[in-house]
Amino acid sequence: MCGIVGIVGKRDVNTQLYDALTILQHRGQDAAGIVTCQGNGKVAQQKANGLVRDVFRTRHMQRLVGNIGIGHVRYPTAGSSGPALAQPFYVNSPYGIALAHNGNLVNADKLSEELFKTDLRHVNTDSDSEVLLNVFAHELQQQGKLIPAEQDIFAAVEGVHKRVSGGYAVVALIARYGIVAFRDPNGIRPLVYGKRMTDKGEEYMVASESVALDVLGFELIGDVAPGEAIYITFDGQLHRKQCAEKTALTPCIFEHVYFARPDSIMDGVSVYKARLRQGEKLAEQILQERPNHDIDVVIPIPDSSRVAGQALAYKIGVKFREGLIKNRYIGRTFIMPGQQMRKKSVRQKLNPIELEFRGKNVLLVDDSIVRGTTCQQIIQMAREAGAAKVYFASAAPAVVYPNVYGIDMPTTKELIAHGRSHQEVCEEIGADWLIYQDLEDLKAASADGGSGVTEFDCAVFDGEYITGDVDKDYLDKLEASRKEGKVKKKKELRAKEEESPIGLHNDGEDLHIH
Ligand SMILES: O=P(O)(O)OC[C@H]1O[C@H](OP(=O)(O)OP(=O)(O)O)[C@H](O)[C@@H]1O
Ligand SMILES: NC(=O)CC[C@H](N)C(=O)O
Ligand SMILES: [Mg+2]
Repeated sequence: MCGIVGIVGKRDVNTQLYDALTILQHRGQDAAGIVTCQGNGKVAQQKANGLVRDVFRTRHMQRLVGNIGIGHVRYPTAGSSGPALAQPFYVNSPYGIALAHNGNLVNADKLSEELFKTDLRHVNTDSDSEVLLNVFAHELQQQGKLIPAEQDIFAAVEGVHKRVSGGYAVVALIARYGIVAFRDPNGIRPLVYGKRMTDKGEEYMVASESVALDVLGFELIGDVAPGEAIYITFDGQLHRKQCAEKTALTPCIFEHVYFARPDSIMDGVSVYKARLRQGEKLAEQILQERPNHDIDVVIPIPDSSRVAGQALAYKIGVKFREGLIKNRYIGRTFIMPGQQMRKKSVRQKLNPIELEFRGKNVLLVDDSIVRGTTCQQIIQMAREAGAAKVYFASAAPAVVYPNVYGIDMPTTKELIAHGRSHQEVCEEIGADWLIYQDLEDLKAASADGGSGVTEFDCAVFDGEYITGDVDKDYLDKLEASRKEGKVKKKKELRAKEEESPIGLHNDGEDLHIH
């Protein structure tokens, strides 16, 4: 779940893109990139590993000129996390296209082979996003137009939907012509768009989350529908078309649990309200399981569980205390690459206020338990701070299946709840009592707000993969390739720095790529 953004403006869009990426930073901390384009077709790019504030210097911003542009913050789900895989990716034919992608493709290997053998295209990295870019470029090339019209762009997106399977929200810049954005036919990954009136005319923006539009003063028009594409020309004409034959709206429910900011609205669902309802439903379950519970205090694990924790505490009539204080300079742990870094960060990030724990029966609330990295350490901290009993509630059900649509959970082995009973997980994390949200309750928490969304991608909880092409065989292969990847990574780390892959269009200083 990376963050993507695209703006078609009436003046330089570089600082707007930068601001939008800082707002979407919670969706990816590994790399960031911006590509802009001027009316004469000149494209400029800056991308590198790091947070937005570290990747773009004044000297870069000054040279990222142009009225249209796209940006990306990356959380790796495919390929390595090196600088060559930072996005947007660029291909020079046809027209010059840069593309940024949130999601993960299920059939990237097959497509990669097809691109090489049939489409005669070279993909230089193991990024599925580079594959996606080349499929789109090929489909657009097939239209054979010197100046592409909206129907050519839409025909290319139709071609993409026919060939590609997985979760994908995409924004692409076509040099000289405009920006196209599209979403997979199941609407797994989020994408919204909006407009803003300026003294020079109307400007458009597409982004992963509505909060980016809010902060930049754009008015939300709505979500890009599953399978739909929108094309905004350089001079600001907006065109929309449904480009998939069969569509369904099944957004990833984990966005509501963890990924999205609570102040975002996705497919009409307020993430904040969904989290409040998650807390209330969890509270009902607690009251049902233990009507005479002895919880003295509810303490959330910051940041993502705060909203659910507060609603839960209110409903069970127990005080809510911020007993764990977060270091605001440490990022999100779950989306960091590598278990060692994740483990170390939990302690750096969170510190208990002893007074809130000493002698009390504490209910810790988190939005989810995935690898168990966070809860194991926090429960230990709570005990060291003198808690009498440590109970643990998760606002999501047990995560037991891998994710293949844009969350980096490719193997079951790393999931603490996989192959363990409820009681075994409780013992493994060291809690005195463990409560998981019921899946139907979680779905209801997202559906109850009246948005009309009733189906969700819940594969990590129920193992049902919406694209229909993910079976045991596929998951076994994925798991095996991940193991190979790890071995390769270790070897790579040992290798000299100059041997690690570098990007084709990324020399860092010369921003113009043609
Ligand atoms: O079981 P785990 O593998 O530890 O994963 C789950 C934890 O990771 C996330 O927190 P994170 O620190 O990433 O972000 P947050 O500050 O938004 O809560 C999530 O909110 C849980 O706390
Ligand atoms: N989290 C994402 O959306 C990742 C996008 C893409 N699969 C990558 O690894 O770069
Ligand atoms: Mg957390």
